Amino acid sequence: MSDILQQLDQVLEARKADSPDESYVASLYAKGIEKILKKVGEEANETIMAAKDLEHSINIDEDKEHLVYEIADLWFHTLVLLASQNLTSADITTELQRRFGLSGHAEKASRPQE
Ligand SMILES: N=c1c2ncn([C@@H]3O[C@H](COP(=O)(O)OP(=O)(O)OP(=O)(O)O)[C@@H](O)[C@H]3O)c2ncn1[C@@H]1O[C@H](COP(=O)(O)O)[C@@H](O)[C@H]1O
Repeated sequence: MSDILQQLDQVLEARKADSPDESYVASLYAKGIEKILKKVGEEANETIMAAKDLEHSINIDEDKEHLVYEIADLWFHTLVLLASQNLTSADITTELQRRFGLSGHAEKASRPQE
């Protein structure tokens, strides 16, 4: 498991007791779930735009770096979302571990019908 994800989980939990004036994460918690969801949506959109830029890129290294940057923002804000719901990156890695080696088609067939 990635150390940095676990370290971030710990910082994000600790920020629940911190001041919004001193911490960006605490300011997101203070603004509430709607603000956190808005940030996740924005970062997802920015990821899509960066990926499209890379598709038509004339500067591949720079645009790859930009995509990595945007996905880091997206991962970070999804970690904040998880922490706000008292979940952690470990809940996600456990789920990915459960799916590991299972074909996507088989996994989808095993999902409860919506
Ligand atoms: N990894 C990150 C991280 N990635 C992105 N960001 C912030 O996410 C924001 C995204 O930028 P935007 O321009 O979309 O957002 P914004 O304009 O600041 O906010 P709004 O206008 O939407 O309110 C920026 O403020 C970034 O600094 C992060 N902020 C914090 N962390 C980690 O979280 C830890 C705790 O942060 P604090 O709570 O601020 O101490 C830090 O030590 C880092 O390890």
